[in-house]
Amino acid sequence: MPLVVAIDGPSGSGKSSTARGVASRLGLDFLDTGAMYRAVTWLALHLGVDRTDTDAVAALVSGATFDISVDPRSPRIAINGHDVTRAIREPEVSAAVSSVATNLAVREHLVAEQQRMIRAAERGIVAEGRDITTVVAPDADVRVLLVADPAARVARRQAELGGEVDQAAVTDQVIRRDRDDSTVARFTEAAPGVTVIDSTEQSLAQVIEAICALAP
Ligand SMILES: Nc1ncnc2c1ncn2[C@@H]1O[C@H](COP(=O)(O)OP(=O)(O)O)[C@@H](O)[C@H]1O
Ligand SMILES: Nc1ccn([C@H]2C[C@H](O)[C@@H](COP(=O)(O)OP(=O)(O)O)O2)c(=O)n1
Repeated sequence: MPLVVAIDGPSGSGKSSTARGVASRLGLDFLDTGAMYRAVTWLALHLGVDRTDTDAVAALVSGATFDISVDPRSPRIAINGHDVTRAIREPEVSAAVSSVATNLAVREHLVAEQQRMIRAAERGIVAEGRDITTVVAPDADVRVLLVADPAARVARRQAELGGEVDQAAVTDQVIRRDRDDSTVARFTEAAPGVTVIDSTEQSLAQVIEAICALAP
């Protein structure tokens, strides 16, 4: 059976960079499930669909087609033919994504899509998000909850976005979003059998090493 590595954690804990590193090192595919929630949010904004209208957003996602590159060296995502790899990182999408991620019909649809992609990964896969260790792939060979202190997570996101971004906006993106997201996915404490790794005082290379060491 191909190896499946599941990584969950709050915003800025290092999931995407760590998961990409682990996938590259072990020769596995890489799936950023947050990018899928972001892509649906982008589409709703693009089409002017009210994100709080749960039925309208659910209809949008059930008719959507994704085209996702699972190569950890060049992850890309397109929805309905639009390449949104860059656009989904814009602040408008970050600010709105929780309203889409807390839509239970959207979650059901995307979880099924993610499970299909994991099953199709012949060389194995590293999948990261908020509910991978618990809902999407609870039987994964390696299950990790990646955490870091809130101050470190805000500082990392701020550094990533560049000097001139507003501290309050970044704090909202990280802390408020985690609070909203944690109403639908349990990623603040580890489920039984999940290894907790705290990246606050560890370099990216150290965290990648620690996760690779858990692989059978
Ligand atoms: N262990 C680490 N130490 C320092 N910075 C890190 C570490 N892991 C990730 N980063 C940096 O923190 C930022 C957020 O990481 P990212 O992987 O996007 O987190 P997440 O996917 O959990 O939101 C990125 O700029 C990344 O390079
Ligand atoms: N499996 C997942 C992945 C992401 N989400 C939600 C949580 C976030 O608000 C958005 C975007 O996730 P993403 O991992 O890109 O967010 P970060 O900015 O890296 O924290 O989607 C989720 O509910 N379930």
